[in-house]
Amino acid sequence: MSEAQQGAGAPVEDRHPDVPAAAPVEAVAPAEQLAQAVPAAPVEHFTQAAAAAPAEPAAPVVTAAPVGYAVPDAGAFAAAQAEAERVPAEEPVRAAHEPFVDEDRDQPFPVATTTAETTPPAPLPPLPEPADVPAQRAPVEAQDLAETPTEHTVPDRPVAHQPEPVHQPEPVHQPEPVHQPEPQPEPHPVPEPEPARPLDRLDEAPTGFVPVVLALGANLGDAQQTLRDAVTDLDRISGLEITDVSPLARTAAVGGPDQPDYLNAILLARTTLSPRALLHAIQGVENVHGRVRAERNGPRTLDVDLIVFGTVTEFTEDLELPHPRAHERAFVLEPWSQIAPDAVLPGLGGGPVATLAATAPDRGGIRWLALDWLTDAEPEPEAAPVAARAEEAPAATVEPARQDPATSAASPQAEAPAPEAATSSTRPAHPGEAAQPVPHDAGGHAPVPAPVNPFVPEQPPAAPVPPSAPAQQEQAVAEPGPFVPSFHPVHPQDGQEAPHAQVPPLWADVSQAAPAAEQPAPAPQPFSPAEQGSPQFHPVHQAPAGSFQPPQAPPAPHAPGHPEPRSSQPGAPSVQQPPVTGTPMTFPADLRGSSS
Ligand SMILES: Nc1ncnc2c1ncn2[C@@H]1O[C@H](COP(=O)(O)OP(=O)(O)OP(=O)(O)O)[C@@H](O)[C@H]1O
Ligand SMILES: Nc1nc2c(c(=O)[nH]1)N=C(CO)CN2
Repeated sequence: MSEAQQGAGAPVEDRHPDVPAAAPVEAVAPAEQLAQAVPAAPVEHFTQAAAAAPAEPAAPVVTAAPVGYAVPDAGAFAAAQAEAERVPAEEPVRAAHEPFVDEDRDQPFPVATTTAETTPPAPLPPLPEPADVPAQRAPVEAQDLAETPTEHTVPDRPVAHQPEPVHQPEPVHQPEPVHQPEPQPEPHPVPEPEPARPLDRLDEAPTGFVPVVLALGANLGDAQQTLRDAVTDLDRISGLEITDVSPLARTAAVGGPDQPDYLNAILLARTTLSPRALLHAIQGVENVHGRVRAERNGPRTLDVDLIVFGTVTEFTEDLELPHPRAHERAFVLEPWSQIAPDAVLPGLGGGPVATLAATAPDRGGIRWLALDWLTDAEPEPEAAPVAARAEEAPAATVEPARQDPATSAASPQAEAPAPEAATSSTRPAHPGEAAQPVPHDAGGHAPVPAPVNPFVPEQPPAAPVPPSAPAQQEQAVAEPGPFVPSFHPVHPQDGQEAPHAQVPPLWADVSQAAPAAEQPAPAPQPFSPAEQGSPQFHPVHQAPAGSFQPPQAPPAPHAPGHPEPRSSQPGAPSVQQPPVTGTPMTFPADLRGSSS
């Protein structure tokens, strides 16, 4: 016990008889603490502090002028004031007091007599050092205080209880008047800032444009519209320019909980951002579209993954390049190979994208691709849907797209409900527009007739696609002509004329498509949302006029789960297709020069 604490047991004669011995003792703080907590101040200051205390004053104390706040009415206050004035200002009240080191025990001192506080006062919060208090502020505040009743000197009246200000130091010993600051609220715990992460290679911005591949996915809300908007938003990122957009794939969800099918697409782009800056930028776009990171592989309004950044291979806590699961995801590889048939995924597990797509476990879950999904016109209610049929499901290398077993065989439209179709059969095509009944195709989207494809303005008629007998479909799938894209419609509606080979419909089954590597490298056409108002993808899958050769021979049997043979078809140039080797990753060469 410190000396001050020992001294707290003041002589009884120094106390008012009503004051229990323990109360003031407990209320007394060590002198050193008081000296620090309560800077030197004249009594007037402390009476102000006492008046601000929440305790109820005891009736006898009300006569003390300093507690005019507590006087119930004007008459009582006047009486109290008169009483106070009767007492010589210099005459101190006698009270218990913990002597300071430089005081005598019986030394008189002025006190503020205010309340009948019986509960121990709350401990004073730590205060700034007196040196921190601007000295020039004291007179101003003292003047303020002088305008209050607290300027009255303390009367010599019996004190029922010793309030906290009793223990304030005497001004004579600490003549510098410093106002006591208001008690500070309990400080809230401030979360520790994350330690600065050391910069690494992924923070380095390239000196020039670097080609990148982004993967988009969505299976909540109006997924197609979200993906459209995301393309626009991504292209608006300073330092990122989209150069190509893949067709849109409808894919069975891979991993995670039971959830709706996804719509997936791939963007080719180029950037001057560092890999990590790009990651943060695309995460910003995810957030704008309401992305909630609730669970791994869970459903989401929008997912944007950075698949490759040039040929960078790097593994860090927050960013891995290439994307660690890209090599096994057909929902990434297949759309990617559509627009970059010769692309090669670098790194461990990498290889030619088309080959990886052909063997990816979820390949069978890719069911539809839409060509002009960024620009397709408003669906026409009377438009005939481009149907998929249950029997056209892939030759099931692995798991097919999730189907409703009750309806899949009976109705193409019901085969694989689109995310939005699961909840509503009407949807506004654009935010703010009134919802219209929309006849969905199997992909959940109203079809757009082939001629609306804006990328095929003038094409000579092409050889018709074989009828839709299953055997012929199989043949067509296995043996596409040299320029038929892998998502070429091989399943025209019964009774409908097949679309031109060069004009794929909006949706087409790719589940049995041949590897896309047979396609010629696309003539790159820069994506330019600025001039189009809305982004478009490029018709990189359009065959040159007249180049389509219908299949003439049945396909060679091949083992399920393995890539179909490139071609056994006489005359098909695909037989000359070079073996799959680790050719460098290629990207469109005519990347835009102007920044978006
Ligand atoms: N190449 C990458 N692209 C995107 N995110 C990455 C990449 N590498 C690491 N990450 C990290 O992964 C974290 C989780 O990403 P996200 O929420 O998109 O995962 P997910 O979509 O559920 O699963 P998956 O990554 O398999 O697609 C991100 O916060 C990010 O830091
Ligand atoms: N079909 C499909 N499945 C997924 C996808 C996705 O985009 N498409 N994204 C996931 C997490 O990123 C998990 N599973």
